[in-house]
Amino acid sequence: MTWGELLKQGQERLKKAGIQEYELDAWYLFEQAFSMSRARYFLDAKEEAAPEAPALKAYENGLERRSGRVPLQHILGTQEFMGMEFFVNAHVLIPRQDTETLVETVLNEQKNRNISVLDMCTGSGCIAVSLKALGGYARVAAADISSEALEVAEKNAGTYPVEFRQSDMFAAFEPGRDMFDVIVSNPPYIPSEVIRGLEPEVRDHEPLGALDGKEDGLYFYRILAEQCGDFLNQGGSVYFETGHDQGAAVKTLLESHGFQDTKVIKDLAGMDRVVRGTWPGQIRK
Ligand SMILES: C[S@@+](CC[C@H](N)C(=O)[O-])C[C@H]1O[C@@H](n2cnc3c(N)ncnc32)[C@H](O)[C@@H]1O
Repeated sequence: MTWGELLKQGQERLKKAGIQEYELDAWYLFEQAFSMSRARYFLDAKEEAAPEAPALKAYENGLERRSGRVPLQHILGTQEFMGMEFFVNAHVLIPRQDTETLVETVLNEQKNRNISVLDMCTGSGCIAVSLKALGGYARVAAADISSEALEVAEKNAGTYPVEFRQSDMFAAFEPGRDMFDVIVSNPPYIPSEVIRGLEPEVRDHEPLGALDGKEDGLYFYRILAEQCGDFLNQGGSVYFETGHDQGAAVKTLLESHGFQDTKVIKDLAGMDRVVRGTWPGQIRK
């Protein structure tokens, strides 16, 4: 069998299992198992394949798991986000391209590097680490309720100095002592009812605690809108990722808690994706 046939065989197997992106997914498994660059593949596709036994086993294992709807990223162990590679496992949400809109919005609006930023609900740390790496902000902190997620986030931070803290929302933060110029968050926002209808890769393999926004999906935005003001310096800003139809509701929530300059920002597909607001520092409602 040639290298080309070996790849094709994997693609056919994933196609049969109903994997939509079967060609690409099989390629990534093939590339990782055989350490095969695209350039080498194009040269060697018609050559007789002579894989090492462990590499062949890894390829077959990967195909087996992907056929069982294990997310590709859990098999490969990584996901690219903002041009960087992030470790992922079953304890963290796989970073989504949608979330790049949140990071890009903060980078575009917050040009002063001398600020402090908190990423609440950090998961893999993808938002906090990319803001530190690309924004160069003086202080970046990040919190999550899950100690397993924080382990992944710390690994992802590598040598970037991000302060991680385990906290149920702001429970481990003290108003007046833990103050920030910017608070960002991509909280769980899927209404509980909707979760059971999601693709098996998400429903069965991503952490429920990273998805479940309770009854109407807005549970965590209510906490954020109510409490962020206690941890923001005067004139500070919040940036939240939202579901595609939650922009107006989250904007209203922020306004009802005294935030100003609120705005819904759409993603490249024209969907609600980010809501921003500014904390005036006035007396809380
Ligand atoms: C939608 S994921 C976002 C992960 C990451 N920030 C991203 O954008 O890919 C939400 C995260 O919120 C965390 N979380 C859930 N409930 C929480 C709570 N009560 N306090 C803090 N973090 C919480 C989950 O553990 C999960 O990591």
